[in-house]
Amino acid sequence: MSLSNCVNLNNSNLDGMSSDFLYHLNINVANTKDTQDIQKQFGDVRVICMGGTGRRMLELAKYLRLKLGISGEGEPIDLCEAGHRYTVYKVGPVLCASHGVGSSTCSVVLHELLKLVKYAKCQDPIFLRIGTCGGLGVKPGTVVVTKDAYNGYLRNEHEIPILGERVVRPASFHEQLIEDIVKYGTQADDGFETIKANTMSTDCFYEGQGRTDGAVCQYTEEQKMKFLQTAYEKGIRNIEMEATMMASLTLMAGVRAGDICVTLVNRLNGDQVTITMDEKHEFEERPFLIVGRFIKHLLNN
Ligand SMILES: O=P(O)(O)O[C@H]1O[C@H](CO)[C@@H](O)[C@H]1O
Ligand SMILES: O=c1cc[nH]c(=O)[nH]1
Repeated sequence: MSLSNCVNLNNSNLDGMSSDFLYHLNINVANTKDTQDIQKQFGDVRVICMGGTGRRMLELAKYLRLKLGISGEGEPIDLCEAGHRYTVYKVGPVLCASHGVGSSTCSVVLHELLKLVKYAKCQDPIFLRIGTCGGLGVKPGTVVVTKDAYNGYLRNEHEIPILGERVVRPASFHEQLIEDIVKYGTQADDGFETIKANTMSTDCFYEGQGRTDGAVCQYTEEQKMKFLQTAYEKGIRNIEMEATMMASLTLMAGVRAGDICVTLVNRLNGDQVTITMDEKHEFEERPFLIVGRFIKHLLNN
């Protein structure tokens, strides 16, 4: 097997570690120089799907099993249950992992999954976030594939304090990958729209996203609308909480990634997410259709 497309992470310290415990996943890499066990279990992984909730990831695992014609009986097994933090299902060459709400919980599991695919010597793995979001001037139920990720300052970058310093990193997703994914949404007649657009990613669902219905709010409705309008003018059509982190970390790690989210509310019309749980469930499955087609094509070529 050629290892030319293996993941090379941006951390030379890893080369000096003889073992590595992926703590939140409860996966022990006992010998980093001989990872045959890990390669046997995860070496075939081509796509890592991530989303906020364990339930969505279970539904996605079941959907992909059918879509990709992968055999298996009963419920998919949560491989990381013993870690008590995240759920991870494996369906053939696809992992489906939950990440919780926001960049901080998502970055923890993303770091560990990136190390997992490195130790497993996966070939050119693709990371996809399959999420929900608020929409900006688009009909609820629209699927948005992120191009550039903007932070809460409306800057196309990821900002993070590291060693007491403000570190700023680029936050764009892989252009060709995005085009490929969008194609599987726009070419089909699914009864909803799929668009490519910019995404605002915030550290707070309420004030960070300009809501006036949080526990605290110190701005007016007019100031909020002005902010949302400015975001709209930057080509931003959806708002969620992981895109800048995910884009920047995957860029740094040299792997391709995408973010595909369905809008639950049009924020130009209000702040509250009022759709029923049944509607939410139906909306949540919309990105599955697009990602399912994309993965099927990827695996057949
Ligand atoms: O639906 P998920 O994937 O959790 O994503 C969105 O929903 C959460 C907020 O409700 C945030 O994590 C946001 O990014
Ligand atoms: O408005 C919304 C809806 C879902 N997720 C978000 O982050 N924001």
